[in-house]
Amino acid sequence: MNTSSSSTTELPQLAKIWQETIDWCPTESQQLQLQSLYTAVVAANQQLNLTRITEPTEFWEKHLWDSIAGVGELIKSPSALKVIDIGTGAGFPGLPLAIARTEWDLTLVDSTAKKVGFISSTAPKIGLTNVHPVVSRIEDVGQNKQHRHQYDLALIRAVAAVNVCAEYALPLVKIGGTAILYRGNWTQEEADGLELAVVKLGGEVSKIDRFNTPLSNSIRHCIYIHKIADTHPYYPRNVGIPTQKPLGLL
Ligand SMILES: C[S@@+](CC[C@H](N)C(=O)[O-])C[C@H]1O[C@@H](n2cnc3c(N)ncnc32)[C@H](O)[C@@H]1O
Repeated sequence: MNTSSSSTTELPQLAKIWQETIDWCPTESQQLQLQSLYTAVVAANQQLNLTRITEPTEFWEKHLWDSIAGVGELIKSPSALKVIDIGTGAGFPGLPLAIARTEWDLTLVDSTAKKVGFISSTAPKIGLTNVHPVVSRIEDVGQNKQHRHQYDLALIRAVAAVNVCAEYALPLVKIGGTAILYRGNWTQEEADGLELAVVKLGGEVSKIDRFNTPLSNSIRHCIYIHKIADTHPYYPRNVGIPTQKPLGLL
């Protein structure tokens, strides 16, 4: 008899690390939802090739902890924030945040239909009613009135160069809102290019948080961009142009 298909790999709980590093810790029911998310990703991964990170401790750190740590103090905000996750892939950072903050309303966008299909089927199975999956290129979403200038928070992790991420994210954020770019290493060249790009997009870099992940000690930078003016209708440019001619290099 093959028992491996029915056995479930348990995620570590690591309550003390959650608490000490981000001053937040999942409740018992949130922990069960995080476990269900992990089980669903690992099961679907065999067909869909969603992520190379499947070992439980690495998944905990690089997908769960990282997703939640990226929003910093906001994780403790009970406000009903309207959030968009750009290039969400299998749902990161969007799904862990939807579990952590049920008051938030999250739109998760990716251009790959099979990944968004995974999110659409998984979110209700783990009890989430605050997730809206969308299959689209983000350049099109950014020019759509239903989404443009509508969000308190735009999140983008591991999608493109930093100035491209700014062009994807800022048109979606309302004045007074914030775009958060999740990055690993951070260079002066990126900082210079980003400064030139955000001026054109109606934003200003308000904070750069540098921290290390708690288990593997990997470097993270989260770039917070405050939206101070409406983005000119010219941005985002047509599909493919932001990556071909990144802002700041023009
Ligand atoms: C490396 S994955 C990162 C996924 C997820 N954010 C994470 O950190 O695990 C990049 C994702 O961005 C999506 N993507 C890239 N460019 C995009 C665009 N212009 N519009 C929508 N999705 C895009 C890809 O389809 C892919 O799923």
